[in-house]
Amino acid sequence: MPAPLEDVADALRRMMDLLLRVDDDPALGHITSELHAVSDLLEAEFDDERPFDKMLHSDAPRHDPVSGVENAIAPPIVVEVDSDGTAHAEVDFGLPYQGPKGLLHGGISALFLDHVLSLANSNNRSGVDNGFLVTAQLSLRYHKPVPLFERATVSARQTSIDGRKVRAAGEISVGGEVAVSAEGLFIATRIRPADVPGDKGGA
Ligand SMILES: CCCCCCCCCCCCCCCC(=O)SCCNC(=O)CCNC(=O)[C@H](O)C(C)(C)COP(=O)(O)OP(=O)(O)OC[C@H]1O[C@@H](n2cnc3c(N)ncnc32)[C@H](O)[C@@H]1OP(=O)(O)O
Repeated sequence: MPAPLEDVADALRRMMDLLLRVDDDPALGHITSELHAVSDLLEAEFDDERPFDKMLHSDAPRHDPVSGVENAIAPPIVVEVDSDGTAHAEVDFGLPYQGPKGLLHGGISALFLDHVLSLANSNNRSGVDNGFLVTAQLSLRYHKPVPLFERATVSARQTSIDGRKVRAAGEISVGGEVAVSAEGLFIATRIRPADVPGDKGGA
């Protein structure tokens, strides 16, 4: 029986991490051939070059680069939403997310904040037009570097709703101190989920 996609993605994460630890080595030629052989097997399994549909029809975010359990780029984080609407997740960023030595890449901070702000909004949509909520503006302030291999908390909360415009704010904290803070403006698109055949809601 084939391994579930989650397990395969997990194996891939392990490999990506290890590849960032090894130096150039003649053995890597063999590893490259092996990896291509595995990819050849996978390639034989799909016939759709752009399988967006798979993402659109999923019940949970399984393919995005932050929470997506089937996406090896994602750690993945598990976002929980409290009764007061605060969305939060814990994460230990590893080597694939490194920018400056030993520190988190600033663009990765933006990605994770965008995602968690977005989820804080999509879990509180009362009064918002029924379009997809997409990021229109994201403003970040980098207060302190985020060290790799330390527990970081990404959290966000909705701050206002004004017709199609929804705002949220959040932060990445380490050891109880805010390292990166963000404010985002999200706008409900004119296209509604009901206009997209088979869509289950999305962001
Ligand atoms: C059931 C579970 C399923 C799960 C399922 C998988 C889920 C998966 C995981 C989640 C995933 C996360 C995802 C992260 C969030 C993205 O990453 S979203 C992707 C990144 N963002 C985008 O691609 C957005 C691109 N931009 C656009 O599409 C359009 O510009 C927008 C934002 C929809 C606005 O266009 P528009 O509708 O034509 O806007 P328009 O009517 O001109 O303006 C409306 C109002 O907004 C203002 N406005 C428009 N744009 C801007 C702007 N950029 N700045 C300021 N104001 C603006 C206008 O001034 C206007 O204001 P008012 O005059 O009403 O006061």
